[in-house]
Amino acid sequence: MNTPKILDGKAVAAAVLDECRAETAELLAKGIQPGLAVVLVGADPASQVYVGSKARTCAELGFHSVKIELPAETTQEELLQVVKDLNADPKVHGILVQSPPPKHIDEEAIIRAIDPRKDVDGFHPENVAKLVLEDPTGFVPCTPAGCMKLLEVSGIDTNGAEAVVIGRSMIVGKPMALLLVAKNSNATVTIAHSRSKDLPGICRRADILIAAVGRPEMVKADWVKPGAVVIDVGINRVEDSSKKSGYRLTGDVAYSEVAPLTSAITPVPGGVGPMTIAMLMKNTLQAARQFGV
Ligand SMILES: Nc1nc(=O)c2c([nH]1)NC[C@@H]1CN(c3ccc(C(=O)N[C@@H](CCC(=O)O)C(=O)O)cc3)C=[N+]21
Repeated sequence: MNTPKILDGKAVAAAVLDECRAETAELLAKGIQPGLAVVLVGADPASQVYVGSKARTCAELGFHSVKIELPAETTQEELLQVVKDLNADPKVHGILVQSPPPKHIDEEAIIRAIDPRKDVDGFHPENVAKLVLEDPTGFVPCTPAGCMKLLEVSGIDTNGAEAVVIGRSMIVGKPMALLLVAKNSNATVTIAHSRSKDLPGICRRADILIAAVGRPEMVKADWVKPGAVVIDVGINRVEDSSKKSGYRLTGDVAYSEVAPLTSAITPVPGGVGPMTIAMLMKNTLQAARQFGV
């Protein structure tokens, strides 16, 4: 037992946003106002919270901010047209279509319709390729970028470390693994998932364990090597009648039993979530800068 270092995503995100503010001022002086458009289809309550917080952060930084909220019945063609209009809008440098869209929408086709130069989520195949190639002109998906930033500023050395990523999504797991194995990080990476044989045993090998499965409190104490660093990407709403909202947020890690074993761990909320938004702002600045040249 020891006292783990709590990786304070809220504080690190605030520092990243301070950097963004300075860079925004520089761009404004050159006559460029960074612009971000966020598109939400349907009224999922969690998505509404995230989209609201993205728009608020844009406003704080002095970005041009467009929030497009469309009804759940929006057709594929209508949504494609919205994306095309944003592609053509010179005031918009970044476009984000909130995931997941309603079931009748072909998300892959929507992502491919976004101009890759405006794809600040880093989901377009061109940006996925640039991530694999370690080409810095591409956009790195915000959540894994935020996890890497948190490790970096916390002084956690990934060089030669055993990293295990639980989850293989295109949004978090796969890009996370690519960032950890990249030449500026040099971790040894295992991508595990719900079908992995002996998942607890694989996780116990990890010096750095990244949980990105979306299952509340799945990672238990006996999955974690003493002294490991644990990054909890999960943001799950679970029913809690003692809360006014009727729910509480919990990660993919059983925090109270796991934290005492770790050398460092991210809380939920206040860990990876705020970092995601900060990195989105950074990506939007990158897009604005790359359009300005
Ligand atoms: N195209 C797309 N891009 C995304 O980046 C994207 C997405 N779709 N769909 C949903 C996920 C989720 N996501 C979060 C961002 C911030 C918090 C965040 O700030 N969370 C706070 C708590 C917020 C709360 O109270 O609910 C925290 O963890 O402290 C959470 C989740 C971005 N996502």
